[in-house]
Amino acid sequence: PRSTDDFVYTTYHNLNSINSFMDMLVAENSNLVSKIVIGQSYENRPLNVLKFSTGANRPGMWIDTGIHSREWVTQASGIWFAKKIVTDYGRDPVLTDILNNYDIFLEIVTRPLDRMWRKTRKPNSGSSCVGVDPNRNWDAGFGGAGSSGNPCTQTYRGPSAHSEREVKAIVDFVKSHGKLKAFVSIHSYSQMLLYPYGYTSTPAKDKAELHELARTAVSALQSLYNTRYTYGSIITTIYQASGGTIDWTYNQGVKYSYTFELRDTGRYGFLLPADQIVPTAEETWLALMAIMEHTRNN
Ligand SMILES: O=C(O)[C@H](Cc1ccccc1)CC(O)(O)C[N+](=O)[O-]
Ligand SMILES: [Zn+2]
Repeated sequence: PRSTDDFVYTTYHNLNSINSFMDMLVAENSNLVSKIVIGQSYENRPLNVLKFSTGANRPGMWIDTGIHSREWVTQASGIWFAKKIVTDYGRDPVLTDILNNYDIFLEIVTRPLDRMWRKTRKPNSGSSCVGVDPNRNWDAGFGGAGSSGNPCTQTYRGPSAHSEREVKAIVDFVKSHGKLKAFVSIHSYSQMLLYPYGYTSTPAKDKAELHELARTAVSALQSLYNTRYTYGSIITTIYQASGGTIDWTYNQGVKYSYTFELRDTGRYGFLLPADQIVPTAEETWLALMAIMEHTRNN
């Protein structure tokens, strides 16, 4: 494709295609978008983050997709979100107001064509099994119930908190930025909107507000195609999970920390047909806008 206008949003793309999309988007919208590198993956690939900004020293909102490489609809949605932001800035009054006051950081984790792989690709010393679950490697209840110490399991937590370069890069970014007000990590599948905590049944101090905002976001999502989501804390809604991303960001003081589990509820699972990419991205965007608008207003 010559531009992001004729990029095909209705199909899944490989590493090179996603990277060229990002470069085209930046080139076409240099006044609004830049690409920053926050670190390297285990295979020394740059961890690219798209920064949408209209001014200096602004507070920020973070969105990541594709942390689990097999959750392809999330990276595909991230591409659509990026195009939506540049399309709506200056046209949609709510998004324009958000971007006139906040930066948006979007990490579309580009992965080699992993179809059913979940973990990182780093070999584990002393084991023939590869990879650490990046959603168990964070220093939040690290090592507790809801993660595994066995390198051959899908939820292997790693040898220590933040041992994975993909995780450490985000940890360092969150700490150095210091003014992130929202952090949304997008996974698939189950059709859920989750807030902290996963490692403990102790309610988050902001639970009432997080629950109310989740309700608003889910009803906005459902308004488009009537896709039904459940919502609540991680531990009460999906299962106990320790060392998860948003438990750490919430404990860092990023109040509006959420994880999405996108379509579907198991019929196709990770192998969601490509014709559901755009409808999934469109409905999810309505929920993201609700979260970003609330963040802007509080
Ligand atoms: O187990 C996971 O890391 C997520 C559920 C989750 C979501 C947020 C914090 C902790 C766990 C489920 C998924 O997105 O990985 C789908 N799956 O089980 O493969
Ligand atoms: Zn996941």
